[in-house]
Amino acid sequence: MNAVGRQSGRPPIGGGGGGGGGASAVGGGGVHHQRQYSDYSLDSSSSSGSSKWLHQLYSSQLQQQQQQQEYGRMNINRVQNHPSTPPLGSRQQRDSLSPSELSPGILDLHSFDTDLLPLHQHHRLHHNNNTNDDMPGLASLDNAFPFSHVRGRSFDDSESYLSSTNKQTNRNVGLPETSLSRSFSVEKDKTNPVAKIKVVVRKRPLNRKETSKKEEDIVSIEPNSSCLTVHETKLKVDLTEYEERHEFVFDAVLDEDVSNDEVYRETVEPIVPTIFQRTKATCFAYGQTGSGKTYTMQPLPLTASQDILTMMNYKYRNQGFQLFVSFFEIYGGKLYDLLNERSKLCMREDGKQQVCIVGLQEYRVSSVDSIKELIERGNATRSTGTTGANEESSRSHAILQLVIKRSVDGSESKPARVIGKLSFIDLAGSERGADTTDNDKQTRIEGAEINKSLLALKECIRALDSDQGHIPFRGSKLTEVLRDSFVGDSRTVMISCISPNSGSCEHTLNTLRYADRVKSLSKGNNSKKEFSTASSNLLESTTSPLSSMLPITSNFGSSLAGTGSEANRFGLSKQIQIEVSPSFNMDRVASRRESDSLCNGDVDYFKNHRGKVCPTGEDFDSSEYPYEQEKRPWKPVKPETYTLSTVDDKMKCSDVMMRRKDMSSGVEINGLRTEDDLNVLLQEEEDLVTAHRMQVEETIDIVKEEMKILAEADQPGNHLDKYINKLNSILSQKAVGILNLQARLAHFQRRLNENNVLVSSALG
Ligand SMILES: Nc1ncnc2c1ncn2[C@@H]1O[C@H](COP(=O)(O)OP(=O)(O)OP(=O)(O)O)[C@@H](O)[C@H]1O
Repeated sequence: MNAVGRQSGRPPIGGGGGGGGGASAVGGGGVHHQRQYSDYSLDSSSSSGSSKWLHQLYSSQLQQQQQQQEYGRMNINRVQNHPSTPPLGSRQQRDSLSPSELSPGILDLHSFDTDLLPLHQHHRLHHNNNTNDDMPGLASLDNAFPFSHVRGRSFDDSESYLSSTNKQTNRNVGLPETSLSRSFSVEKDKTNPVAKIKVVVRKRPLNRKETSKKEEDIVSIEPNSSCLTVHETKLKVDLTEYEERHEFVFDAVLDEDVSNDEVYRETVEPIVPTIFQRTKATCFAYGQTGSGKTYTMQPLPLTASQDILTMMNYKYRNQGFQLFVSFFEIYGGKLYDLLNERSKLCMREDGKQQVCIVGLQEYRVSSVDSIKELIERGNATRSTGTTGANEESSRSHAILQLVIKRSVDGSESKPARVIGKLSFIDLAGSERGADTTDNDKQTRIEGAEINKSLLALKECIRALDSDQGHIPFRGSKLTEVLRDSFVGDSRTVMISCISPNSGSCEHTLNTLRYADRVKSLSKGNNSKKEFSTASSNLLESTTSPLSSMLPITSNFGSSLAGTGSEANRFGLSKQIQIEVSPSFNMDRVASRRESDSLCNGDVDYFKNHRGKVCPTGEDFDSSEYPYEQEKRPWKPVKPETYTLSTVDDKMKCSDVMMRRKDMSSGVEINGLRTEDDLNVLLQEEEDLVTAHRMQVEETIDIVKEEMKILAEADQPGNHLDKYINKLNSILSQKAVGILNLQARLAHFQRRLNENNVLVSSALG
């Protein structure tokens, strides 16, 4: 059904020879190519993602120039509505990306924080226009930086400060106020810092294909609210259609009319200043393939680097800050440098468990143009392929990092130390296992790998947010690489991208539940959100004892608020099943499982569990496993520790685990719910890989032994018969061993496949 095509590799942009190691590793000489397809009329005019994006950028520049002319002598460089690119006239000299400007080649992801630099001193900016040679329009920005640093205050609360600033100085009156300039002028409000985890949902418009198939837009967003409703059409056995409404509340919900600039302002802009304060910030997009992750993520780093450069050039002028860019992808569990012709990278952990990406090239940049060039180069080199849902799907996780460094004494001569980092991750599209059946083998393997890493990422976020001692960073390469972005003083923004068409309903709900899961465990959540998001997911618990959660399908339903009835295309009545949310000042509503606990007399439930822990102490997630697990009580399986020394031990270990899984078959998918189980699964995989490796080593030993005997036999005067007999007996013994090895290998392979299916299923 789906045209699953893996387009041929396109030579990496950027010149130079070598490289390509990564390409061969992914099979078939690499799968990277340009994006070539869009369902949108605007995009379809351009032939590639890069050019598409360039088109967006240049039109943004054009608009920006026009706005500049409009504003005339305005003293603000950046126009709020078009922050993607600075006005051409204000650009600095293009960076020359000579190798001499490269970093040593090893990104020490953990080097900072070990020896913190002293806080920078505030340098007052000059008032005189002429002193700001690079950006002449920014003379008045000195007024916008009344404080030495912005520690502890978010952009969100800049409004109030600005008014007082204006009162004091009367400088900005009458000028358009960019949120950036406002933010520069604020001191962090300790009571309202930038949220540690922020979850934003972005809905894309229906595309041409969906419109031509007359698909309905099933996602409605209340204007100026952070509420979103998914209208799911369901069919009863008697062909009566009814509608289930799933309501969600997130930190922000952005509809199809929201521009990329607005997305930036809502998501990344608030965290940009924090990276000057030794914070590691991460922004990632999550969602179904084709839901707009790349579309959303691609413009963000450029706009962010523009803001970073502005801060470096003005607020932190002459303080020795430097900006570095690196861009790599994780494909099939391996790392490739997107700015160095996809050369393969190694991840190493040092004695202090600090992760280093060996060979990753970092470019020091000082102009937006050079950053743009690097980003374009990296994007063009990314691995993409075609899935049923997206002609040009990102099949890798792409990670672009903007690293702020500073030389110890502010001088350029000494090596700079990392101060903060902003990582942008365009995650590969999440897929349901069921959707991958139409894909080719390679695409399915990619899908399983992608899903595994997404699950691991979620587990880490959950563990971090619930302050668990152990964070399962080793769950995947993705989480290993991102480890330092999550520990210590970190900020995470997750942008969940959703497709609005009815055909994507299940995906959309899965994405929203993933997002809800990430957010709902956040301690910073207010009760309104906790309640709303939690209750939103309870709709499928149709046996919920709360009347407000029951589907209203009776005849008198239409007289009740929130119900309706209309004819469907079969001429049968369509009933609408609505989830009516109780008032927000109530505590969150218990799921069926939780309410069972209430019925059982666990009166302290609400007090103790607040949506975090189920009565048995498990970390229960009704949203992700809405069906089966409600029927079967699930018992957590404790991970076992093994001391594996020999091949046999490893075999036994795997066998034990297999038996255990076999015995518990049927509940295994549910068993993936906790971190423990993820660990068991991952541990098993690790053991399988190790056992496999040992088998190979053993086979090599056999061959070596045979060679030795042959060499011995080849000596003059030796009785060849003796050696031939010896060789034969060894060979026949070893042949049995090899057959055994092969059988076990096949068994391992099956287990690995099963594991992948389990992980895919767990993701929905
Ligand atoms: N908000 C939006 N407005 C207009 N077009 C959009 C929007 N979001 C996505 N699109 C278009 O939808 C198509 C798919 O988007 P995109 O490639 O970003 O999806 P994706 O989630 O990155 O997919 P995958 O995970 O498969 O890489 C593209 O043609 C893109 O231009």
